Amino acid sequence: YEAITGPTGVLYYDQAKAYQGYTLFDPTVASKTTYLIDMRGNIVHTWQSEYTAGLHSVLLPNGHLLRAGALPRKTEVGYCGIGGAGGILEEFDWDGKKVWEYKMFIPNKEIQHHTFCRMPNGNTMILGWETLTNDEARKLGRNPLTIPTKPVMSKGIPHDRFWVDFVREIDPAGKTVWEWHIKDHIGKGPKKFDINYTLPMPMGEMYATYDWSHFNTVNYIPETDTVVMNSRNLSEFYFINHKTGEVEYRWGNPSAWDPNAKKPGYWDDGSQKLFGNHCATPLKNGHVLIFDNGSERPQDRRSRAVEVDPKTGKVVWEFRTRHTNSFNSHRQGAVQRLKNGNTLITSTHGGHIFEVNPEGRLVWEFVNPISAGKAKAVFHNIDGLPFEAHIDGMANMVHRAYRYGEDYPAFYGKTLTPQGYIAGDDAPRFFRDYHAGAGFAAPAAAPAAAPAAAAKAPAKAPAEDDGGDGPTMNAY
Ligand SMILES: O=[N+]([O-])c1ccc(OS(=O)(=O)O)cc1
Repeated sequence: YEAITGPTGVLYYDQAKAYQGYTLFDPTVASKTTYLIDMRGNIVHTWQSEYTAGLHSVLLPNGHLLRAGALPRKTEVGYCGIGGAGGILEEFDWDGKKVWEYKMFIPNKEIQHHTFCRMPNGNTMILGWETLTNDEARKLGRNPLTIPTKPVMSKGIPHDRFWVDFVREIDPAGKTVWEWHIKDHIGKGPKKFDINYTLPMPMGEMYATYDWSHFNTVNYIPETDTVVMNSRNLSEFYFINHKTGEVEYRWGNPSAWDPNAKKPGYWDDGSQKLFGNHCATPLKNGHVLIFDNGSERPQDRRSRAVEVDPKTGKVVWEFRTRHTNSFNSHRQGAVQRLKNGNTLITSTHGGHIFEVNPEGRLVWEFVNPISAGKAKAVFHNIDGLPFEAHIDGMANMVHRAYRYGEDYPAFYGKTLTPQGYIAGDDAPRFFRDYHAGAGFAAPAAAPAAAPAAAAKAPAKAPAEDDGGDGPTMNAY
């Protein structure tokens, strides 16, 4: 369900099959609030930052929120207008007090973007872009004919140099303990990155300018001391040896590095498997789960979640919808494997977060009601972003959502009281009214009018008639 217009909130909930817990998400556009909601879409907790999302949050086992924020930008050279630029990590305790922060932004030099990961030893890996001047790029082998001669505008900011990826690991005191830079790994062959790679001409030579590599994920596998990275523009994910920095494995697009691999053409994917992918996530079974956007894919312009076994290079599971307009996020997007084997998918452009079981059946579905900072019970086509702002993007975009099970340690000792619907308690409860047969009683009379801004309403238990796990859950 990714209609331009329609209801928001929880649209479907199969209580018997969904993975019970709480869903954390940051509306991407013009919102400084992080939401934790229950399975029915009630707010159970929020955090406030002074920054909009840069681009997502995680809930740590101790109940703290670790969130990337977007620092204010100026429209001058030195700032970074590439989609995903953030600049600051903030850690808040459960009560919203800031307990830690790390800024990564120096104009003309470096900026945090997209994501980060907290490691088991308490260190934090942060994805960054650093600048590479035209001269430096030329020395590294970039074809001078593909270096812009005039500043390139992005989000109103002129860019006169490349922003290329790096990862920094910091300790809790903010000291750098490890770095990896793509500019140190440029060259030919399976262990290097081709600084002249772009999608070939049939796809319009996408990504030819200053945003060359465009990574969007960093994850860490402690068992093997491996860093997992994901490049949207090269359409691959990587295993990087944490000790040596070497590329140990890559999957998704052989034509990005192998001269003998078949390039995609007008109607043919060639040897390329992923197109514009995000969120490569290592699983406990050794596989990797990826959000394959399908952007620029010649054969089939649609998104899918795909699980790959790196040992064989084979796709062992995937989810796609029958109709492309039910699930298609041109950019961004996320996947999470849940403990019961289900998969939570964030299809960014529709603000669409949904859970499917291993058979590909929908068990929970939610559309973010926050559109450009305002809560809406129903989304109208005028609520979309203007076309130039972001291809296909809607103003209720969510970059990445996470579900945390009821037994997640962050909830120990917390009282998670439903505080009403994001769009107000007078908003229709679609999941109950439309699916009365799926374990829910028949719709009750319309609930009494509630304050418009439910998020600010005093904690109260909205009327529920579904005989579920009760309006208030006291975690242990
Ligand atoms: O416009 N944005 O918000 C945006 C665009 C692209 C983007 O990069 S991507 O890798 O997530 O597609 C992130 C954010």
